[in-house]
Amino acid sequence: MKLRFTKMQGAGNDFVVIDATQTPVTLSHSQIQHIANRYLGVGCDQLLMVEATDTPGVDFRYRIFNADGGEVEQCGNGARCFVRFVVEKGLTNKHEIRVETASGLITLMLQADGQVTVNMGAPRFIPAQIPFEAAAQATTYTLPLAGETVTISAVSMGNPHAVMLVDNVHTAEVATLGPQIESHPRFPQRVNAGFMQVLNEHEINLRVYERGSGETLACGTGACAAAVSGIQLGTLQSPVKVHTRGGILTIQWAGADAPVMMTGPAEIVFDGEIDI
Ligand SMILES: N[C@H](CCC[C@H](N)C(=O)O)C(=O)O
Repeated sequence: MKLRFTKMQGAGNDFVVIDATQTPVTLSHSQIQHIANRYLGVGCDQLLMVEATDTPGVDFRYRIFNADGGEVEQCGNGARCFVRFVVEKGLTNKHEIRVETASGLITLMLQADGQVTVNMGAPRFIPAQIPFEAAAQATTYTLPLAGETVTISAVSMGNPHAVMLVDNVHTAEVATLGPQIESHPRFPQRVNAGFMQVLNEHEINLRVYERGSGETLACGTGACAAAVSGIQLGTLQSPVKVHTRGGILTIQWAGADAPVMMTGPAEIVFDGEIDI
């Protein structure tokens, strides 16, 4: 079957976007893995499926699949690319869009300067809502790994995140600790592992070993998770500028049940077609 797609990236987190608004598209785990494969397929961190919806007041539905083929609840950089996609492809003339995701409704706004702001909803810290197995809710938890015990914060942005403070992201053991945290048994649905270096109360460096995709150049929900964790710990204040390997994201959060607002870039790279 020939599948048309649009390759996109947001702060270096890259996506294959499928327009399934006219005709539903169903892809198997292995088909998604093939498309995401950087040697045998197109190559991407996640595949985004854009679908129509008849939910009143909602413009689209958008589904997210990691490179390992698993469907997940939320993707921040993907949400920004989704907006750029539906506007550039003429699927809407709105610049403020309501969209259904597996973790609920989010609102996205295409700014005049081309950046996109996403209302990511409120963070969730209750362990059962992450989900994370813990005796009680806390701002930090100790997590025994193979060779050492690390201290993490745990938060959901619709998808699960563990955030660890490091002195220097460039020397952080992302490749060894990332997979151990990702598949730690206390995270029953696995977890995205963030490594955060605080530069000052309004700036961090961040690397994320993503659930189902490995380290990416940027992780939007990871940037939200790191910023809100730092604000909860009292080391950060909103707004937080998040320096990732692929670009800069700005996170705003007023605390408590306030929504997390994320602003950043979203670009179309090329259109293509793949035989799957
Ligand atoms: N790997 C994530 C999904 C993609 C999130 C990331 N690409 C973002 O921009 O938020 C997960 O399994 O929850």
